[in-house]
Amino acid sequence: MTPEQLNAEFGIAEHLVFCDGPGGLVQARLACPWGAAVVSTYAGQVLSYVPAGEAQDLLFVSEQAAYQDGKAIKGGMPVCWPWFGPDPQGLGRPQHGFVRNRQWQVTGSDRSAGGAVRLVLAVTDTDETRQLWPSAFALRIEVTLGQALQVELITENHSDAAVEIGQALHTYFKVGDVNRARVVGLEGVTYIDKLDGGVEKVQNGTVTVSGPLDRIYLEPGQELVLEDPVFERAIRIRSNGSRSAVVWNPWVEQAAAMGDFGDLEYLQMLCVETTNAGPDRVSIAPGGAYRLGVDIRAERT
Ligand SMILES: O=P(O)(O)OC[C@H]1O[C@H](O)[C@H](O)[C@@H](O)[C@@H]1O
Repeated sequence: MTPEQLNAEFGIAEHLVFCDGPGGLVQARLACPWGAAVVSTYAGQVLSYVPAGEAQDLLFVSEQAAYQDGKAIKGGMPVCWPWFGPDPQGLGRPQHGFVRNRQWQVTGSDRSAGGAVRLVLAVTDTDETRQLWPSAFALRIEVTLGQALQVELITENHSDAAVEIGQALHTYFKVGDVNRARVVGLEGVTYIDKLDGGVEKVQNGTVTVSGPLDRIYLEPGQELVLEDPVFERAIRIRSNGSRSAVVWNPWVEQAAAMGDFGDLEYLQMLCVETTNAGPDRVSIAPGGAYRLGVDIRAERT
């Protein structure tokens, strides 16, 4: 649908407006008294969240990001689904599943009496998705902009067998200087170190970044805090439906190797992801549904 058609059907004056974004991909711009957000209808991906009074976006998007059908947009909050990371069956299917690089449909919008604005996007199975993954499904993302940004990813299993999925709200947070940022809430938590052959280690103290990092934390607390002394803020990340969290920074070499990421941009971002990753997988009964969610807010420090 064109932005004009979407505005006629789902737009909310001054609060939800659809427009053409980079690469001609349609974006939704949400605004409420507590902040503003941008959501790409392509990939069902939040690209920006700026709470009122914050000078800096909470989300990082690469200057080199591709906005092109079939490609993933590097930054914001990509949706990894129905698997996280490499193809779990080794069949050569794309990393992080197949919904972060396709168009989603707008299926709903509303504004609550309290003033929060909500946008709903969805993907359902087609002949093409069934080639990649045989199950019938409806996947929905609900983005609610209010006093915080709340994102929920809802999987409905429409097939007549149970399905097992992995997934992530793969959030790229923007930081003033990753060398000075730290993640609080993972102290003493066991993690799988993907950069050290997948061995399990225990987090000693808060998470700081001084080199490449790619870790799946198992059974983390519900709330993590990303402290950023440069931007003088703390980002509170509250997840639900998740029993793992991924922390990732590509650092120098991986940054240089990625075509859609600037060589020095690793200094300005840190991924703290709300996941069902590694051994944290979710089984959904026939006709059942599962919700994975995250709530993000910033505090001045
Ligand atoms: O480059 P992408 O396919 O978007 O993946 C980016 C990163 O996503 C996650 O954080 C994984 O744990 C990393 O292993 C991966 O490098």
